[in-house]
Amino acid sequence: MRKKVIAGNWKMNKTIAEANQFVDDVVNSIPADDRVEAIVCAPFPFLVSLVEKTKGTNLKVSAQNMHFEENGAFTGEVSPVMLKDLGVTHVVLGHSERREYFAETDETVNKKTHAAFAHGLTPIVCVGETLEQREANETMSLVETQVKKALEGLSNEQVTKTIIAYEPVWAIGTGKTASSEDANEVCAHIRKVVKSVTDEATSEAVVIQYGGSVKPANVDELLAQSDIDGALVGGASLEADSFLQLVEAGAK
Ligand SMILES: O=C(CO)COP(=O)(O)O
Repeated sequence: MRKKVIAGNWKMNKTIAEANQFVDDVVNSIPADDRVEAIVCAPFPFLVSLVEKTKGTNLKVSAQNMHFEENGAFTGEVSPVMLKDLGVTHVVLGHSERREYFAETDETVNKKTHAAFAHGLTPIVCVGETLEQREANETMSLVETQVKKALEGLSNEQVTKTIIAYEPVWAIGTGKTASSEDANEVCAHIRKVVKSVTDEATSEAVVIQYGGSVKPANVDELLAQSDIDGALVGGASLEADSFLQLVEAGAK
């Protein structure tokens, strides 16, 4: 059985006081349970504080992006060395918002994925189609390209540790969720793509999340699907109660 990974992607939200309060509210309620892993993906300025607050607990802390270089003249960027040094465990890479607004490409996602492993960070690699691409029947070929490029050059062991998040762009922040069957179909396809570039054992082990308007009301149905191993959640991860309900759903 693959574990379920519930990651709350706060995006560009909260103040430090609100971020700290959120962690205080949830941290003692995250179960020590092999079936579920809980992560908050927080803005850079909160990471130091959240890592400190979550030490010795079951809540992990992720960044939402990073540069692929270790250091250098990249004004405004944050490196994998800095994240690792802070005690951050995960990093979201290739989120559709970064692809759309910040010129993230499959090539930079691949470089960042390698950089994450080089520095002991677990990448959460996001893939997914736009509405136009879905309507043009390009979903499967698009996610196939995104997954293959993101994983290019990784060892099977590294691929096993990678978390892949399938997030259809049209379902993000819109209240529209892919039906659980449609989401599962794409996640199953992603698993086949992983198998085609690695082997059966690797593809069976890799965690594939769904993201896009996941909330307590629809999470059970999504997580009941054969190939959906968790959720990357935006809006519904901002409130402590709702985040805890999602984590509890992962431990069912
Ligand atoms: O982009 C997402 C998570 O990374 C999904 O956001 P919403 O859950 O707000 O739709």
